[in-house]
Amino acid sequence: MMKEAKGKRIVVFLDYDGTLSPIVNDPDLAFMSDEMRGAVREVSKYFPTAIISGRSRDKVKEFVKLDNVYYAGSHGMDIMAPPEQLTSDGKHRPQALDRKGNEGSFQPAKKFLPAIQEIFTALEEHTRKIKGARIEDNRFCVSVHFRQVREEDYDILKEKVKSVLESYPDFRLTWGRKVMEVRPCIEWNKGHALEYLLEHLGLSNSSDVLPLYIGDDRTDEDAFKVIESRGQGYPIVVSSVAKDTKARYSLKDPKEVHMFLSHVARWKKASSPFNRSSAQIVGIDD
Ligand SMILES: O=P(O)(O)OC[C@H]1O[C@H](O[C@H]2O[C@H](CO)[C@@H](O)[C@H](O)[C@H]2O)[C@H](O)[C@@H](O)[C@@H]1O
Repeated sequence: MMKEAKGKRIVVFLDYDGTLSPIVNDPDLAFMSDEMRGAVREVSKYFPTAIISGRSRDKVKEFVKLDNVYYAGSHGMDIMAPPEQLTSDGKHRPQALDRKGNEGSFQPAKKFLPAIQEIFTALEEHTRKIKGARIEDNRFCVSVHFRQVREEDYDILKEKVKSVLESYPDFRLTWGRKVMEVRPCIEWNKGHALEYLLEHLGLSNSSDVLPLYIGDDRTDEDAFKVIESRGQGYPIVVSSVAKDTKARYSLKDPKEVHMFLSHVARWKKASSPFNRSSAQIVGIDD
């Protein structure tokens, strides 16, 4: 991988849950370790880095706590650039992310916000009596967690969710890891977000760009597909078991993700001319 990447421009895309943080029962407690944060910080010093999550953008930023990365929340339906970006030629990249050049975040599903809030309230009401069910407001989508729901209650929960959605034909249901995700029927997913960010970085048409995407869930497959169709880059699935995936590489768990990111950052640091000794630069120790 490192051989192929030499001289190319790597852009790093990272999913959050199950990738940067281990899966836990309570979604509010899915913290990222300080070591993992340090590895992401290191990587982001050398490569443009984006976190693309199903969570709300604010929530994932609250967990990651880094200022110099892009955040794409709600499966890429809410994208925000870091406050200031320096391009490789030392110029400042504008923060604007929408196509009209306005500052702020890019939100292709904005018109669905009132309906999504109604859906959130309705789901809370209808599932209140199901022990262990948990509704999470992810801003442009809503998660219905069933990790802690008894097996015999699962079908009841699913029916309740479907019955709420009958009144909202503009929304669809997808499944993740013990979670149902309600999202607007727009053609926008993590793959589109990846393409959008490459475009924002001015790298979408460069033949020497290698997007690296690490994710563990079904929604990450859309991003893997985009990398595969570009014919360059590294789609990496996080899984301890063999699974049907478009990813070409795999890491077992967040611990391996941490090791991999640290390694990539160290490799880049070592190969950067500013980090080589003057003896190495003039070539006397070759
Ligand atoms: O795209 P992601 O960042 O992977 O978001 C997908 C969902 O992740 C979270 O749920 C998952 O992690 C929880 C904490 O470990 C776990 O309890 C849950 O069972 C998993 O599905 C998040 O809470 C959801 O809102 C996201 O949709």
